[in-house]
Amino acid sequence: MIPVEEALKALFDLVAPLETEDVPLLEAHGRVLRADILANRDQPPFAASAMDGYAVADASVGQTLRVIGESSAGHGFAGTVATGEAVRIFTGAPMPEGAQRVVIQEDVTADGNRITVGDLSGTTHVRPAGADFLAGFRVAAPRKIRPADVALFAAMNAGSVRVSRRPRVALIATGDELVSPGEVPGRDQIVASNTYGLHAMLRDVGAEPRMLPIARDTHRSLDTVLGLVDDADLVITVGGASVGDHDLVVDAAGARGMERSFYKIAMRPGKPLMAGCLGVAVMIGLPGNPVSALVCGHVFVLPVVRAMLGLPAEPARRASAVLTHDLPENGMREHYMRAFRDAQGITVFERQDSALLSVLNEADALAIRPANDPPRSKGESIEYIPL
Ligand SMILES: Nc1nc2c(c(=O)[nH]1)N[C@H]1C(S)=C(S)[C@@H](COP(=O)(O)OP(=O)(O)OC[C@H]3O[C@@H](n4cnc5c(N)ncnc54)[C@H](O)[C@@H]3O)O[C@H]1N2
Ligand code: MOO
Repeated sequence: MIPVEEALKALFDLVAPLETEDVPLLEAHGRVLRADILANRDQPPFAASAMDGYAVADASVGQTLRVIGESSAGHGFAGTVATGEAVRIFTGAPMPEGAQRVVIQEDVTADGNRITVGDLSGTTHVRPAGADFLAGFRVAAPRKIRPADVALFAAMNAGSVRVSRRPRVALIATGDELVSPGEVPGRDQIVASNTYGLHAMLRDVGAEPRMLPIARDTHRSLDTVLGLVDDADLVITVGGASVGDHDLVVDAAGARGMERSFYKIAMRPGKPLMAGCLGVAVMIGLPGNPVSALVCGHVFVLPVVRAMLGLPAEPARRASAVLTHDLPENGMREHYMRAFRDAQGITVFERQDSALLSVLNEADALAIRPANDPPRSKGESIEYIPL
């Protein structure tokens, strides 16, 4: 059994960032940016009014000014404003030549083409040219593209962006006991859940998961399904990884030429994790227990997919919170415990059997106990992975 950290490092050693492709900006959300975006113009490209009102050169309270024209968004005023004059102006419109500030319309009394200034306190209500960004401003890759990025890239006038190709992931559930959701299970059967949860996780992180047929617990069936992985970048099997007579995945993958990197890790849940290379694909054999598979999804699969997408090869993000109760000492495996957070801190669920998906469903965090961690008291801070 190797430590979790070592296992993750061994997995990262198998991964290289995938090729890139150009996508239209409207397809960019959720993808990983792989080429820097560079602004070729200032934003705003001209000094602009931040409010609706009157652009003036200078003015004093009580002064009456003559309105000589209008500047609206998209239609600037061609002339120059001089002392004693004003230009009607609207939010986003270019400041006319000669104008120093905007008097908002609430602060003037208008009478035909004359205005009298009532108040001049507060700011000038002018957005200088380039206040948001200047030509040459750069957004550096790699970066997971969020809605705010899409808006910024649009403002920078990027019609398309270079992103990572989506990693193709083949998902294989294994076991005679499994049927697909919606089917009628036989007397000794259950419904496959793990690959469905993993499918959703993979979609979320920006991969392209593909569900292969359920492999039965025979060499032949496993071999047939492993033969369907096609051009996958990542092959994930679930179950059949442990020591039972029907746990055949390690052998079946070995017979297909899998070069093993490691098998079995000091982690709870997740002990029988296996990893290696199957042709050009990375292969991860996840344990069958539903919570083990999904916890390993967070701790190993997602970081691996992020590295394939060109993001930094690093473990799942951690935070820390204060325990709301005591915890006994931990054993020799690093323990990822389902927990929830509230204003009081973090509370670890009583029931941690790795078959209990309903408890995972209630959890919003995986509290982490290092191997051989001593007892912890209420009020102590511990690390967790947010779910
Ligand atoms: N004698 C030992 N027995 C076990 C050990 C051990 O060290 N010595 N390890 C235990 C641990 S820890 C785990 S984790 C499990 C993992 O076993 P497998 O990876 O071989 O998984 P299976 O035996 O195939 O299944 C375990 C459990 O999960 C259910 N399962 C499997 N696939 C799915 C799926 N896609 N969706 C929902 N449920 C699934 C399966 O029906 C079993 O109930 O081994 C322990 N045993
Ligand atoms: O490691 Mo198993 O994954 O404890 O349930």
